[in-house]
Amino acid sequence: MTTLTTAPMAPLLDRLFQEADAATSPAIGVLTRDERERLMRSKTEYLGLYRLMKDLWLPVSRETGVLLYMLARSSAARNIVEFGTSFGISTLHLAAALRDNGGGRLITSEFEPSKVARARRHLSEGGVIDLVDIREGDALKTLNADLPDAIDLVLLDGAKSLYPEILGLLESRLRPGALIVADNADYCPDYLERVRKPGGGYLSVPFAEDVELSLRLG
Ligand SMILES: C[S@@+](CC[C@H](N)C(=O)[O-])C[C@H]1O[C@@H](n2cnc3c(N)ncnc32)[C@H](O)[C@@H]1O
Repeated sequence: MTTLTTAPMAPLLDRLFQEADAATSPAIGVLTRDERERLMRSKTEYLGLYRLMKDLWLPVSRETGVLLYMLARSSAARNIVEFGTSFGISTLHLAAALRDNGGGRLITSEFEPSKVARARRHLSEGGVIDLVDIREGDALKTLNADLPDAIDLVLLDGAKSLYPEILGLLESRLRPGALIVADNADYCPDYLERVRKPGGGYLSVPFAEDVELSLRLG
């Protein structure tokens, strides 16, 4: 029996993944594919891009969700930081793992107020809101203070171009052996260069289809 695979979490996640699949955003249709690709890589225009996508859920895949739960369980994580909450699908997986690890704290960050409100509702429905600190605002600011002394696991899933900067905010708090999961990191070559650099303090491999999995060395 796990929190992830039993009620209320399991039926809730089924419902939310279905809602995520059905969501549409006419606003994003105004962008050409090339323009969207360019904005995904921009370090300055991410606010406008994500505002256009505010009705899209953009969740991790079901497989990545389960992977997050497994990594958090197997590392006995108690302190987790997430960049990019959206409607809370990845947050629910991570919080379920914290519950099954005996408790802990998940700090997550989202700058779109309507998404924060929905995520809060979903976390309440899943019975894990007590484990989660949702920080509303730009993660460059909200993840710059009041962090745990030793972070066990990080999910990077906000604006891809900011992955190096967000890692920089968290790095001194990563415990040796901490795991960093970066979704769609291919959009950020400088992040991949940093975590893959020999002698750079990480072991890092591309994992599954769209994840870079890195281990903080001691
Ligand atoms: C790919 S979605 C996250 C999906 C979520 N992890 C899940 O699996 O359901 C990225 C989210 O990050 C938010 N975001 C992007 N850049 C951000 C920033 N600098 N600070 C806070 N939130 C940000 C966006 O508004 C968007 O909701």
